[in-house]
Amino acid sequence: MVAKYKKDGISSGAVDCGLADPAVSGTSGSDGGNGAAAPSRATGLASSFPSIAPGIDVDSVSEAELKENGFRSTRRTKLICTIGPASCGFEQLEALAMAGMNVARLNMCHGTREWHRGVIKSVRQLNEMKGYSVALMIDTEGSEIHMGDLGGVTSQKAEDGEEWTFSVRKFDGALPEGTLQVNYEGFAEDVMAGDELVVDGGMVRFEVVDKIGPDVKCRCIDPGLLLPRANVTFWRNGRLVRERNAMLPTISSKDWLDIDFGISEGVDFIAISFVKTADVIKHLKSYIASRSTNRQIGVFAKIESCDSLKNLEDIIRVADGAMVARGDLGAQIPLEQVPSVQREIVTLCRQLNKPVIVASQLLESMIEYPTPTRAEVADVSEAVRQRADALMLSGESAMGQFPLKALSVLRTVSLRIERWCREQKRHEMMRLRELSPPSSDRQSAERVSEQICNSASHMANNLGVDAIFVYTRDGHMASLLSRCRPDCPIFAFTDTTAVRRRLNLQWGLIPFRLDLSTDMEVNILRTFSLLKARGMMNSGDLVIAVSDMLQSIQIRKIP
Ligand SMILES: Nc1ncnc2c1ncn2[C@@H]1O[C@H](COP(=O)(O)OP(=O)(O)O)[C@@H](O)[C@H]1O
Ligand SMILES: C=C(OP(=O)(O)O)C(=O)O
Ligand SMILES: [K+]
Ligand SMILES: [Mg+2]
Repeated sequence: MVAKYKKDGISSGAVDCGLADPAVSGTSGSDGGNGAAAPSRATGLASSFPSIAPGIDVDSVSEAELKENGFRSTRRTKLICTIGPASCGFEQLEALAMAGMNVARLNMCHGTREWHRGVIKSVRQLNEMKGYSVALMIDTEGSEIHMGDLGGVTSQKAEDGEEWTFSVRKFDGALPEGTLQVNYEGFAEDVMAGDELVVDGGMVRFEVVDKIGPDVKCRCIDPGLLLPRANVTFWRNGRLVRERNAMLPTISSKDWLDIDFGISEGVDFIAISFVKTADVIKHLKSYIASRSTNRQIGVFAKIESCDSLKNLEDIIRVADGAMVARGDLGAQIPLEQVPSVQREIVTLCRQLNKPVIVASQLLESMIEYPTPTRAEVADVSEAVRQRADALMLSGESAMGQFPLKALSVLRTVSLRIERWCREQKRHEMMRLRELSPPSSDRQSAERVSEQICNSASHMANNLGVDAIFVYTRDGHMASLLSRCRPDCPIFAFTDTTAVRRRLNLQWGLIPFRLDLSTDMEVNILRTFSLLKARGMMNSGDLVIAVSDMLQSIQIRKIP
């Protein structure tokens, strides 16, 4: 395994924390059962995962982290990797899971459904065999304007002053020299000479010189790398032109087919591109509910357009989470506004108790280079300091040269900044508004749970306890605790693997699957003895335990 990290340019010494030798860790393996099955070793994977005491499902990475470094060392910020040609092999996925990937994202803009199905199968297999709970997210294409496939090449350079043709014509095979395809039929009608075309949020810029039938002649005014299916916006007199765009549906017919695919494949999250209003999220949620009765799929609203900013609070209230999709967002609002908008979205999501992902260009230079820029590290640090739930890699892990190394940078920077914030008490103390409406019944389970979690977190910080344990069937109580961002990690015990995977995207939660008893005392004693037996906690550790089955707060010392 170490050799694998070396291949990607990471010596094991560079990992300051948490990545232990898998040979010392175990897993109970079974995904969905009661954890009694031994992991299968039928494939050609590292044969280094002995089955330890059954009864509890935990992944080998969390287990190793806890064994080596104790509670304080666990990473609170979750990490998402977009999977693409650079990361879709089984061994590559395994290495990413080992290196801390919490969620695998599939961007439906790219690749065939067959390809996506293969990745989903591999991630499932890894979870089953190794006890991971890597969640799966699909991300819709959306119907904004984008370029075509570049006729099979992976990228093309546009140089300053070069002439390029944007065409809505369909070409079979290779494109004529200097030609780019656009997916939007009305493109040539809509643009005007003098307009500015912004590719991929500013990676490359062109000026429209002339229109000849379906072809739009442009001159490159800001050189850069063109990638397949890159997003295109056009600007006139310094303003985004979006009259036609605004008429396009948020969820296109292709998106609906992709959503059906996601539902039938049983993915955990669906992220919707270019959300404009809350209605589209409501509609999708009821569609999902009618199609998949036995399981929940979290719907994430991608905030990446002017419209989504106008309706931000309404959208976030109805969604299950949000993504600050800075790539397209930065193409729709002035770049200098992106940092403050990011912060506002992160804060709002926390207030409304919705997980939030910060995405795009976090480590963009690592697509090509093995080390990040200092500015990128500062950007990652800021997102961690804002205490976003998750950070996402896009091209870095999908098609870059150093997917594993990029993930390792996210991990080490997160760990370091989290520790620094705790030591220096540098985190923002946010006054959390009450989630339940003031009119609601004082004794409603909702309100009581919220108060229990607020108080438990407060106590945990004041007493300096080692961990909070939460026993939760649907995961809600765990997310209420996560919302408080306590200093110690939160161990979330739930009885279904699907809930466990879903919780894996939320800040500070270490999700376990365990058969829950209705008797809280039985659960507590069982988890204490199982975790102690596996060396994940020690006698004398101080824990606060809460549950949504019995509304109480207990302070317990591990016997
Ligand atoms: N499934 C895939 N197949 C091929 N290439 C992919 C895939 N997913 C992502 N990529 C590549 O990674 C790049 C970055 O991914 P992402 O940010 O998700 O997409 P986009 O750039 O289209 O917004 C893409 O432009 C594409 O080149
Ligand atoms: C994450 C984003 O969306 P996509 O990669 O699908 O364009 C973004 O625009 O930042
Ligand atoms: K997308
Ligand atoms: Mg986008």
